[in-house]
Formats: sequence, C-alpha cells, structure tokens
Amino acid sequence: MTNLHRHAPLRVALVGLGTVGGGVIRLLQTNADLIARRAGCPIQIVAISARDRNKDRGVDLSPFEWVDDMTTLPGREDIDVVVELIGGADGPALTLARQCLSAGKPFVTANKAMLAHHGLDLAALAEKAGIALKYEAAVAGGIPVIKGMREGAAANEISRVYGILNGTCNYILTTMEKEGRGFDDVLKEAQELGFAEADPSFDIDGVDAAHKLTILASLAFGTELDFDNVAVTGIRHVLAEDIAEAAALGYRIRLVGMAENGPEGLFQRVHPMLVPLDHPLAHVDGSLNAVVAEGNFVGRLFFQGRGAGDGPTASAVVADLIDVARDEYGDAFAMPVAALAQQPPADAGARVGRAYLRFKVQDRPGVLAEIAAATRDAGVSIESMIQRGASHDDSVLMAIVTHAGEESCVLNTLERLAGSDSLLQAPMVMHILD
Ligand SMILES: NC(=O)C1=CN([C@@H]2O[C@H](COP(=O)(O)OP(=O)(O)OC[C@H]3O[C@@H](n4cnc5c(N)ncnc54)[C@H](O)[C@@H]3O)[C@@H](O)[C@H]2O)C=CC1
Ligand SMILES: N[C@@H](CC=O)C(=O)O
Ligand code: NA
Repeated sequence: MTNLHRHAPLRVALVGLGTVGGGVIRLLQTNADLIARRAGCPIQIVAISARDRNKDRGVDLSPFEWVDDMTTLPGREDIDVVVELIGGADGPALTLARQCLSAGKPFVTANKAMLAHHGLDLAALAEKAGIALKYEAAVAGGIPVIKGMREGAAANEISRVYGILNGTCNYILTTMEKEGRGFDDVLKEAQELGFAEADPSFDIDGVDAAHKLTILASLAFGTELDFDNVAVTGIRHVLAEDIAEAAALGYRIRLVGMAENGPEGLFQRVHPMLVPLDHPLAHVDGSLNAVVAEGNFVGRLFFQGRGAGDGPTASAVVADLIDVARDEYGDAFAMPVAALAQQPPADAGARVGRAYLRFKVQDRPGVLAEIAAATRDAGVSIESMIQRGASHDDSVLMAIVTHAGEESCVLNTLERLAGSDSLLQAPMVMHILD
C-alpha cells in the first residue's frame, strides 16, 4: 500500500458470492494498491453473506466476517456501503436494497431485474437520504455505459439508443454461426462460463436484455422506467437455417434492444434482428455487448466491451465503489425522480422498416403463390427471396426480405396465413436494422 490515502478505508459488505461476487473479491485483492490511490482510500471488504457458507468458491473468504442474516447489515455503523450481488427482481435483494437506502447506507448493485421493476422507488429512497445508488454492472457488464450516458452524454437530447445487451444470447448466436454448433450445447457452455442468469430463460427469452433496455432508455431520454411496455422476443425460435439464410443475404443475426423517443411516444423493443455486415453491431461477437446512442450534438456514440462474466462485471462494481469512496455520485437516473417524464408507449405497427420472414412449408405446387398472395394483399413488397428444399424431408424453407413498409403490414401477412396447412411451423419475423 502507498501512504497517499486521504481517508480511512471504505468498508464494504458484500452480499452474494457467486460469479460476480467472487470476481469482486479477486479484483479488490489484485488491484488493491491502484484502487486505493484512485479512490483516495483503501477499499476493504469487511463482511460477506450468501446462501451457503460452506460452498467452495475458489477464493479465500477467511479474512472476512461471515454474516448469516444480511438484514443486520444496513444498521451496522462499521459498514460504509453494501454491495448486492444476489439477483432477482424481488425477494431478499429488494428487501436489502430498501433497508439500506432507508437507513442511509450507500448501495451498489448489479441487479438489473430489480432496477427495471423497482428502480424509481429505490432512486427516490436514495434521493431522500442523499446517498449513492450505483449500478454500473447492471447494464452491459464491464462497459461503462451508465457513466457514459449519465455523465458523458448528459448534455444531449438522445433520439435512439440500441445495442446488444445480453452476453449469453450473443455468445449463443455467434458460436452457432461460427462453429455450426447446436443451441442447447452452446447455452450450456455460456452457463459454465458464468454468463447466464440463475434462470437462463431470462437470457434466451430476451427478458434480461429488456431489463437493461428499460434502464438505458430512462437514462437516455430522461423518462420514467417502463419495463411493462418493452415488447420482447428472445432467440429460442431462431434456427440454424435463419443464421445461414441471413448470411447468404448479407446479414448477421443479433438480439438487439432498441429504444426510441419522439412525439409519437416511447418505443422499446428487444428482438432478434438482421444486422447488415457493414454495421458495427454485426462484428460484436461472443460475450461482447455494445451500445449505440445517437445524440443531437455528440452524434453517434458506440460503446463496446464484455457484457458478462466475472472479471468485466466486477470491474463495473468496483468502479462504483471507487465513486462511493470519492463521494462522487448523483441522482441514480441522472435527474431527480420527480423530473423524469412520463412518456406513453408508441404504436409499433406504425414503424417503417424492412423485415425478414421465414416460412417452413410443404414442398408442393402453389405454396409460393399462396405466400406471395398474402404479402400482396397485406401490402408488403418483396425485395429478395431464397427458397431451399430440405434433403431429409419434403419441406421447403422460404426466406423473404421485404422492402421498407409499415410493420403492421408484415403482421397482417402472417394473419392472412394463419391456419394455412401449407405451413409446417409458425413463421419467424425479424426486423432489419437500418
Ligand atoms: N454473471 C454475470 O455475468 C453478470 C451478472 N449480473 C448480475 O449480478 C448478480 C449476481 O449474478 P451472478 O454472480 O452471476 O449470480 P450467481 O448465481 O453466480 O451468484 C449469486 C449469489 O447470491 C447468493 N444468493 C442467491 N440467493 C440468495 C439468498 N436468497 N440469500 C442469500 N444469498 C443468496 C448465492 O448463494 C450466490 O452466492 C445478478 O443480479 C446478475 O443479474 C450482472 C452483470 C453480469
Ligand atoms: N446474463 C447476463 C449477464 C450480464 O448481465 C448476460 O448474459 O448478459
Ligand atoms: Na456497465
């Protein structure tokens, strides 16, 4: 340790000792001296808590006091800040957050589920107590996008924010694409690498990305968090054939979270999209995340980095602790809760864009004409089409890219085909990023 510290140590209680908690312990140990110089004081874990005291976590926990009842932490005067790395929108994480913020104890969390659902209430508690509520790890893991949006881009009116917000899905999609491996096999690997949520359906069904998008949208637009109006589609129904057809058409498939704000309302959606090869998001691979924000003075900002895993996520948690030690914090959502605007949701059907439609159909005369008639009657104009027969049965895969048109017309095409006995499975629609 150097002798340049300005203050006594920042004393931390760490709750949750899984992937991220373990990473935080390792990072605070490995970079202790540098962190102390940057923070102006050493950052020391004094107390730890998790569900299972006896589990081997691959880190030495003996220097720390084990606490069985985490609800005792908010009242302790020998603890300066509580770090919550349990997860879950409600339950013990939320109880702990409320107790800490009500008791005037600064609070650091990586819990995007809790923030997406209860962020405004928690921010109001922090505001009332005049203390820090920090959550850099909650969105895009190690990328300092919360700081970037809250501080760096704070002068701008942001019209659109979008990006790849889930490391597990990006790892699955890009590994399937590059190595031709199956979905379940790659998901298992993402879990072993510590990327996935405790319940991985939150990842693959797009819910985790929606939690993060909710937070980003509030920061970007100065609007209240509105998780309930995020339209969510995950990657469960993306087939290896879609990835191959998208590649043949000049695209890569990514799970994209996108939010736009304008006079027509707040548009928020998470869905697999076709990303043109010349767009930077097409080159974001593995557990990388990326966020694009378009500001009226700064122009296009592009943030990229590791969105999941112990090291990157711990990096964000400890950055928050350094801010707490420096006494550098402000309103959790970049302005007082009362100043956040209430914005109604926009009508997605009126959006104009291009789309990819995939049909698995019977290989028999008239099927192509049936689909073409449905698109024509719905007012959808076709830009390109690929049709391939399967070698193992008499099915045909038809992949269509439309010209730009209203999304409601694409949905109308599907409605016209609903119930057709030519379709062997439900069609897939993916919008194309422009
Ligand atoms: N793993 C990652 O790459 C990232 C995770 N996060 C978030 O960080 C948080 C922690 O995630 P992980 O470390 O991956 O989870 P994990 O499942 O590896 O660890 C969770 C820890 O919390 C403890 N825990 C769970 N329920 C508890 C309860 N009721 N009482 C006491 N302890 C309890 C477990 O014993 C375990 O030590 C979650 O909110 C997650 O969404 C955020 C960014 C990235
Ligand atoms: N499960 C999440 C972890 C980080 O937020 C992901 O895969 O991105
Ligand atoms: Na982050």
